[in-house]
Amino acid sequence: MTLHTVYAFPSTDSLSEGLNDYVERLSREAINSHGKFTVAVSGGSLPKLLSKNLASNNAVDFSKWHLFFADERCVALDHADSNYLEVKNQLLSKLGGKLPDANVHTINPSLVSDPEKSAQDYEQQLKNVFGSDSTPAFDLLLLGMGPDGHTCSLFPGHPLLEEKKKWVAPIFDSPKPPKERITLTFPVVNNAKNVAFVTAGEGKQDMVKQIQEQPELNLPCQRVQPKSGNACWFIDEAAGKKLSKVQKYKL
Ligand SMILES: O=C1O[C@H](COP(=O)(O)O)[C@@H](O)[C@H](O)[C@H]1O
Repeated sequence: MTLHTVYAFPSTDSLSEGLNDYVERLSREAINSHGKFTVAVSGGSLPKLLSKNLASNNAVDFSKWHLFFADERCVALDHADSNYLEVKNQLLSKLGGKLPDANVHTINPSLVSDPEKSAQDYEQQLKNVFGSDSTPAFDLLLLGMGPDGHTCSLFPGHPLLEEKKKWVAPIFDSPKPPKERITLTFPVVNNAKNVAFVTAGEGKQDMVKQIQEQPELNLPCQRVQPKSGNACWFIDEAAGKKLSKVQKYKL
């Protein structure tokens, strides 16, 4: 297992500032090289940390973004559990329409009662943007980390960790509610050009330490090993308190 670089920040505000700089740079590089920026984001605590500085960053050309969800709960888009709703409330609603609705790739709301079909439909949405010939290579995945070491909706010990063919898979028995979800799978996650985990707070410090210092656990976050991309962590001081080795992010 290759160890991920960990950038630790003294506060959640400075974490958001560093993350803003990182996303701005990757967005600019991707748009310069191939005209668009493909990014998938997690739900949970991440959208708030992301939006703090990014929402008002006029140097980012959101009109060229294609925004996907790293995982989604099978609920209506206006349901309190929806990852989309959190991203909408924290980020999209603050962009004044700069990111076109057509480029925000939500799950199909008419399929939420059928996770299997919902996952197939979402995989087709990926094909529409990336083409169907080869595994999508996202410019950036912004991922959260659950206190059990899960990421996306890929949970420790779950058979979905071994999925090799599907790009998007349904899950019917998520240990964290709601049970029914869809998620990007490891073939897609590990084909990304860049992956950044974003996590903060004391509640995450034990798991952050285990992930960095006990590779033998083979937890979902540790299995994120992009084949030819980079993986790093943006954490605050509280989440990194038990780590012996962190790096300073240079703005
Ligand atoms: O259920 C989920 O949890 C994870 C972690 O969330 P957090 O609130 O502990 O940051 C999140 O990354 C994922 O997208 C979400 O569906």
